[in-house]
Amino acid sequence: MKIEQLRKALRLYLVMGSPNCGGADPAAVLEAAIAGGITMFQFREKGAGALQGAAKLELGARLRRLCAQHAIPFIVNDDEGLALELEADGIHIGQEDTPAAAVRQRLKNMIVGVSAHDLAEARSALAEGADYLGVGPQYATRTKPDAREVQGPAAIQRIRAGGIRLPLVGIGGIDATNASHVIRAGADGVAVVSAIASAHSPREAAAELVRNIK
Ligand SMILES: Cc1ncc(COP(=O)(O)OP(=O)(O)O)c(N)n1
Ligand SMILES: Cc1nc(C(=O)O)sc1CCOP(=O)(O)O
Ligand SMILES: [Mg+2]
Repeated sequence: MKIEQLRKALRLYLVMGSPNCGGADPAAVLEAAIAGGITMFQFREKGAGALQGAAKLELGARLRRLCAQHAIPFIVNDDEGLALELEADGIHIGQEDTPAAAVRQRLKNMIVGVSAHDLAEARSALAEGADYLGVGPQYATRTKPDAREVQGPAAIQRIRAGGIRLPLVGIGGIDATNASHVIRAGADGVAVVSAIASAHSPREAAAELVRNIK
């Protein structure tokens, strides 16, 4: 995928697994979110009650098919083996995961997203071959108990001021009330979990986010 295409795909990035859906069918949540306007999806099956083994693979395959039907890039969180098995478009890795350079080397044709919390980590990710950055947490989040301390949109401004032009999304505590601040700080898009996956209407929640980041 070309860099300008990736910037557009990152505009409204849904990150989600079954523990984030409040008992609803994750495929129904994803389908509604696609109808509402999400532009990229990450399968992140993590946290209390997360599926394992064959059940995880089966859910991943259902979500992967849905994304393919709607031309939505499908990214897998953390797990290279799963990304290959599901023929994902890409993988997202963090600072505590397999080093980005090794993943880049092995998954030459996939999109590689890397979490960065500051300019130094953004520079390293760029040097290691990242295609995009996820910068967070922008705001307080209950979705990721091991998230770092809140960095705020200022972290994005510092990364842009440091000359990093890689496609970049903000993540963590983002919803329709604050998404525009993240974009104004220099992000190409926002990545959200609960603002869509836990919403009463994931379709309307996604559509409202789209309106707020225009
Ligand atoms: C788009 C995006 N940005 C950041 C993250 C966080 O990745 P990581 O720090 O590896 O934490 P986990 O998601 O693995 O718990 C992400 N997943 N997506
Ligand atoms: C998956 C993830 N990564 C983060 C980071 O800071 O890197 S915060 C986070 C959870 C985001 O969930 P919500 O949109 O519900 O706040
Ligand atoms: Mg990770």
